[in-house]
Amino acid sequence: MKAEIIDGKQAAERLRTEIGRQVVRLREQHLLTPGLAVILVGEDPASQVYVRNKARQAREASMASFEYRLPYSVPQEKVLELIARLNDDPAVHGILVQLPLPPQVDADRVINAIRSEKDIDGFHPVNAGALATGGDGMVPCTPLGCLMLLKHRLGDLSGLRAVVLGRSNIVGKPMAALLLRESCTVTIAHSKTRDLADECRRADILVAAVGRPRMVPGDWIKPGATVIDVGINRIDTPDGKGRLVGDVDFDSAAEVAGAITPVPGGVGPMTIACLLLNTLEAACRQHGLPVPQGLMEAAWG
Ligand SMILES: NC(=O)C1=CN([C@@H]2O[C@H](COP(=O)(O)OP(=O)(O)OC[C@H]3O[C@@H](n4cnc5c(N)ncnc54)[C@H](OP(=O)(O)O)[C@@H]3O)[C@@H](O)[C@H]2O)C=CC1
Ligand SMILES: Nc1nc(=O)c2c([nH]1)NC[C@@H]1CN(c3ccc(C(=O)N[C@@H](CCC(=O)O)C(=O)O)cc3)C=[N+]21
Ligand SMILES: [Mg+2]
Repeated sequence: MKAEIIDGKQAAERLRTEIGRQVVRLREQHLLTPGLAVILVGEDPASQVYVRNKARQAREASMASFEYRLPYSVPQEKVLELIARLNDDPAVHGILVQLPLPPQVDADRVINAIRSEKDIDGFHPVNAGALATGGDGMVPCTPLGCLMLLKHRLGDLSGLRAVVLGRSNIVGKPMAALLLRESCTVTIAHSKTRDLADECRRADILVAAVGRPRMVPGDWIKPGATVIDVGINRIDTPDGKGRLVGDVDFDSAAEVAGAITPVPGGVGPMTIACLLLNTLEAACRQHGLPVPQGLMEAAWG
């Protein structure tokens, strides 16, 4: 195997330690405890695991964590009422509604209802617009985590060719916007893209966010490229336990790439660390305090 493995689990642990330090400082100097509220609708087992992890890691970083579990059949109005209450709650600085939502609840309505200052997912149109137009709003956690891993590995990204596979509002589009802000030459590929393999082969940076297990083989990758695998796909195994794989075929890709993120242990843990970072940032902004800078550099030089 040729590629360096980008250890997102370790990077995320170090980042969370730095965040925890800043949270303690805020409490000691300003009597402020950043608070994260997570809303989970329904009982999807994977979502329950994520929500539990988010709450635990928030507490480990000395933040306050509030969890709300609503039944799968909850009417949309009840979700909107809860968000209105959290919007006005001074102990809550960040609100996350776990996606996907059941069919009777319109995700766009819900996202629009969150005060943009408390939208730590960065999904609200005000924040998406700020990212697209060069303003400073909340940046979606998964793309932000990917960018941190890229900068950790590559330093300056200016002039590099980046291909983003996937164009969702939560991963692909904000990822492309962030890479453009770093002065990459950005291509967004999707299910209608022609000659997808050739597009990928031009990429110095390849970010895969399609949700198709092991779709990207090693021979789509430029030798030495940096590969960020966002995909989280559960597949069956003969022992019946199942396992997680990414959107990239790790074994063949690692023979060609210069560096690659594993699944699990790559982008996923960085997503949660960035969620905590956004909550810290939101708390500071809501109290007119300066946002701590350089946490990523402090975390891993
Ligand atoms: N690690 C983490 O923290 C996170 C991981 N994820 C994972 O990332 C993956 C993507 O998530 P998300 O963006 O929400 O997914 P979506 O389903 O919303 O979007 C998938 C995108 O991939 C494109 N696509 C699908 N099939 C193909 C194909 N055969 N060839 C080319 N493009 C294709 C779609 O194209 P089109 O638009 O044309 O339909 C779409 O733009 C999932 O595995 C998800 O679980 C998501 C969030 C966080
Ligand atoms: N409003 C909203 N915001 C989100 O950020 C959001 C969401 N909804 N819905 C679902 C997706 C998915 N997502 C993940 C976060 C962490 C891991 C993660 O920590 N993964 C571990 C493995 C976890 C396991 O073993 O299952 C890893 O990759 O190492 C994965 C996926 C956030 N999402
Ligand atoms: Mg989606």
